[in-house]
Amino acid sequence: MNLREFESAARELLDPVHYDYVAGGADDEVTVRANEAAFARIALLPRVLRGAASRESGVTLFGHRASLPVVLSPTAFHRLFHKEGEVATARAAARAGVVMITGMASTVAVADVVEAARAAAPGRDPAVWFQLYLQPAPGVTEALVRRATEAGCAALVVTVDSPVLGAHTRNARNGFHDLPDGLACENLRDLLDGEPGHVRQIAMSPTLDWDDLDRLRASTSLPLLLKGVLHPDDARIALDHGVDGLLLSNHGGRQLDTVPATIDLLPEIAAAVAGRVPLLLDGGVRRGTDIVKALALGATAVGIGRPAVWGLAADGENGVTRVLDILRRELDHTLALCGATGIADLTPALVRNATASAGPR
Ligand SMILES: Cc1cc2nc3c(=O)[nH]c(=O)nc-3n(C[C@H](O)[C@H](O)[C@H](O)COP(=O)(O)O)c2cc1C
Ligand SMILES: CCCCC(=O)C(=O)O
Repeated sequence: MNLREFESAARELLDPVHYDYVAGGADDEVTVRANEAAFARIALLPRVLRGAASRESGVTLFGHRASLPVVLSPTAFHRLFHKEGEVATARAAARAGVVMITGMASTVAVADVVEAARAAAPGRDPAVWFQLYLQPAPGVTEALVRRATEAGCAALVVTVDSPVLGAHTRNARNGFHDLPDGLACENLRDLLDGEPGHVRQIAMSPTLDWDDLDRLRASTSLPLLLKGVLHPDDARIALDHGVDGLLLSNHGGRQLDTVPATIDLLPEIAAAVAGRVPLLLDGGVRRGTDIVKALALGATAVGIGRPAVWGLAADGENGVTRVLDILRRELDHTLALCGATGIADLTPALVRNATASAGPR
């Protein structure tokens, strides 16, 4: 019936340790809860008698026409949740006409993820973006970017909220630190030097700075998005460094705990971005009403993290498809109830009780 029910379905099927890995977050999980709670606190104020017979919910992202203003945010280790892993997720996203951001920490190599998307939607040119963590050795980042580019990824998403990994209480208690035998981060296999078959560790590094980003910017012509910028000053700095988009994210409450809900930060960030680049948001999006609130407050599109994983765990490709179908139906229904002809009609005038005043769209 709705996205929340997929969590219960997935929980029945998953190893409790893996369920906790997905559901959990950092420290007291204050931000995990805040993301969803903040959406619930924002009210929608609909218009009436607007005569909207059909509603347009497609969005163009870096020249690619997506059928929905929803992307799959990057989540690690899909083969932990379903045997087909990222291949199943990629098929579902491609068939739905939705952008998948595939992770550096995928358990299927990026070339195989893109290939699965293309094979599932022939002639549709599905968009797969590649998420990465800048590596302290520039050569490693370069090699990864080359791999993603050659695979056919259409954009790069650099996650910048992880100078160190967040402290996940549940993982520590459960002793979950490594992938089980047989699963690995395939994008890191045979990358640069080392024994054949060697899988390099993903490094989180607190030494990275804007110079590292500049080096990446100069090395690629792919659209570059930053994921995890929370301060409006950093949003402005990011634009000065030539990024092509921002994904406003607190990593689903999995990095620094007690940071604000992303939807509460959106008006300030939208004001800082001032429509110069696409602004995406993730964290706590579970309903069509959440999508409408985010777009009304200045987001170009939203991302979902956990819901796609719950769909994958519940029923593989079909589960992810169902999750996206439900969001599509709920978004259309919400637009109708709001008196909107499409997402272009969504403005701050549609919401009440949002924190700051919204910036221009
Ligand atoms: C199981 C799991 C793994 C994740 N792995 C990554 C990752 O490898 N890289 C990354 O940038 N974000 C990662 N994230 C964060 C998501 O991209 C996204 O920001 C977050 O899940 C959005 O919140 P939501 O789960 O409430 O939709 C992960 C999230 C989860 C739940
Ligand atoms: C190197 C794996 C990172 C996974 C991650 O980002 C998360 O679980 O939130």
